Amino acid sequence: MIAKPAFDLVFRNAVTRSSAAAVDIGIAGGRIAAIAPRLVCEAVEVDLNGRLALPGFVDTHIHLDKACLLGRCGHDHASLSEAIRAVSAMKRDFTVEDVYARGSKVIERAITAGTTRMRTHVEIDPRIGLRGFEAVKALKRDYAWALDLSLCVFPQEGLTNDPGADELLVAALNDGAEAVGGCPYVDSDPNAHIARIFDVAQEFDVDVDLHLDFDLDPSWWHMEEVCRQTERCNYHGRVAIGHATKLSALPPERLKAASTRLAEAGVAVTVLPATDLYLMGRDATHNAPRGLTAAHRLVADGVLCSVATNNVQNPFTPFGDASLLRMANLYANAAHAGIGEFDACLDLVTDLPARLMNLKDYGIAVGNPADIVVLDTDSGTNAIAELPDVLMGFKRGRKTFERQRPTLFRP
Ligand SMILES: O=c1cc[nH]c(=O)[nH]1
Repeated sequence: MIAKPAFDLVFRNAVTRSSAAAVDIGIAGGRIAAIAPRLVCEAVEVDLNGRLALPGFVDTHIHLDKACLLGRCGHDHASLSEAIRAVSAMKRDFTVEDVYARGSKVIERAITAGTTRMRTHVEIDPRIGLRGFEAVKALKRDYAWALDLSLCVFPQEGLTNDPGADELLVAALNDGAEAVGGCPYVDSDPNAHIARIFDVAQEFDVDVDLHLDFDLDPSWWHMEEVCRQTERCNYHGRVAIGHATKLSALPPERLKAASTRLAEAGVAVTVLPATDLYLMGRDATHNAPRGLTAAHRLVADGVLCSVATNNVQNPFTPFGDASLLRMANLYANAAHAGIGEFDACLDLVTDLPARLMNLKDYGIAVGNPADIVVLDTDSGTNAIAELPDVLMGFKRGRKTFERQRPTLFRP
């Protein structure tokens, strides 16, 4: 007698993005153990009935430490510098408990919206000290059952111009931060800021993820310096720049040259639609530029890109529900993506951000952790078009949430 394979759980009739027809997915020990058209096995069964299974959304750029601040500051900030100033004033009063409470609210929204991996940027400077970092470290520990949280520390208010920021950054990296970021455009010496971030990254062997080129004037930028430092440090594939809205202001031939440069240096771009659309082009009285870099077109030119959440309900962005599916839909809409490009827009919140974060075990494939979320639709294209409900999620084979389909009460 041939023994039936034993799984802890089997998903029946799952549509995945790589299978032409529905498949069964067998889970054992928290990992994907088998994928086949029909698994004959003994296991708890979840029948997806032809619904789309994804390995979860990957958010490469969110700010948990300064989320959900609107009740505290009203909202009359109309520029990037006003937003930075407003948070700067508030963060002196942030406590570990306060950052934890606001961050957990956003993480729980993200989990139930299908996010399974996330990189949060955390401000480190003499005003907040390491309190924000302590809080997100606790969030990482307490939500590990549902989401892998990675911490990228950065000096939001400058490095060379902010005495004490460097030492605190190094302290956070000594205490487990997994990536280092920066914000050269606020520094009195942007190139020194960039060089120091790369030196620190090399010293701690961590990836770099910068806030960069966040305006619509393409007559100057820091992108070339970042590419140069990436090459100097041999950091191809380990560097990302967030916003890069200047790219949206380039005519096609200059954009092509910029994408060739980014691709050859191995520098990735993260587009943050909610904030980019909200903060850019505000001084225009009509025909306002949207300031949104067309990530899916850069991908077609060989640049690794992601679309991410950035800020949630704070002076940088007064909206937000931490749903990356909604963000990809917003992106597709604002970037004039055609229906034939919707799948590429879904890539921007799934496979591509996983590559940007150098995650080696992401995807619905045998051997990977059983991170699976189920969407109430049947294809990647329809996921972007319909904004379906995310019905349930699993982390390492354990169910983390479930959403009931709405019931209509007909008369
Ligand atoms: O959009 C932005 C820019 C800088 N810092 C942020 O937190 N958000």
